[in-house]
Amino acid sequence: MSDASYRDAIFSTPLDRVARFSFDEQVVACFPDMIRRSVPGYGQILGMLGVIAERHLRHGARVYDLGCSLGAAGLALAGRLPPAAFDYTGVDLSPAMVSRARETLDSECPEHAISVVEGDIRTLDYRPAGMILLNFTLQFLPPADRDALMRRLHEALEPGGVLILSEKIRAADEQENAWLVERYHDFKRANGYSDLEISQKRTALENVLIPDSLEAHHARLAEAGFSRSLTWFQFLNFASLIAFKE
Ligand SMILES: C[S@@+](CC[C@H](N)C(=O)[O-])C[C@H]1O[C@@H](n2cnc3c(N)ncnc32)[C@H](O)[C@@H]1O
Ligand SMILES: O=C(O)C(=O)C[C@]1(C(=O)O)C=C[C@@H](O)C=C1
Repeated sequence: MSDASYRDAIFSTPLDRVARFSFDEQVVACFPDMIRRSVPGYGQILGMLGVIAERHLRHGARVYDLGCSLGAAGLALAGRLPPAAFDYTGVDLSPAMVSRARETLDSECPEHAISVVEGDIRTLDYRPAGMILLNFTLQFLPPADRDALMRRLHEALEPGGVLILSEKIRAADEQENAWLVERYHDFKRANGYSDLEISQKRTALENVLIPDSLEAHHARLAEAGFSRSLTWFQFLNFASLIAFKE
């Protein structure tokens, strides 16, 4: 991964006008650094995917990674599971992400069955899958599109299949939410981001990344048909849920 070491400095100088955040070439070039310094628990969540797959994934089943970015989840799974254990399909809307993901996965795990598709996860023609990953992707869809997607994913899962949903969350209680957001900004400062970077990124993400509450996520999963869901990880205002299809 030749460019993976670029440090995220996108919002480090004052911008006349902060544009809406998008997954363009500039973001792709520093994405591994950006996500590692911006998402509390990102590495821990990735590290558990293989462990969860070992318990829940039928041998040889398909894994969809929706909004796969650079394919970090595919790499994590391939690092733990043998090639015959799963068939990975990453999907992303950003052409820059897709081409870098293909390069990385082809060179890092040539033995595994891996493909990366450029497409919109809202309209993709899903094939049956044993595991579906949505790591920090649902939050970027317009809220009105989220229920229908979740119903389609429930339909695509095989009986016994699982969905992993990792998201930035909003606490239902205003005071609790304010505390979590303030400590999240402290977390970013501790990871080397300046106040200017934190505030310009916040502006860029406004109305682009729209977080739901944990309660709303669990209610949506139930409504989509999942018999059970639980929050298995939380670190400040970031969480990961698992939902089970009977
Ligand atoms: C925060 S990143 C996901 C990080 C990634 N899952 C990981 O673990 O490294 C969100 C990704 O979702 C993609 N995305 C957003 N909306 C999408 C859509 N409708 N269809 C497919 N991909 C989408 C973006 O291009 C971006 O790469
Ligand atoms: O920087 C933030 O405020 C974030 O919410 C982090 C976050 C995310 O959660 O998806 C936002 C954009 C980038 O894709 C990477 C991480």
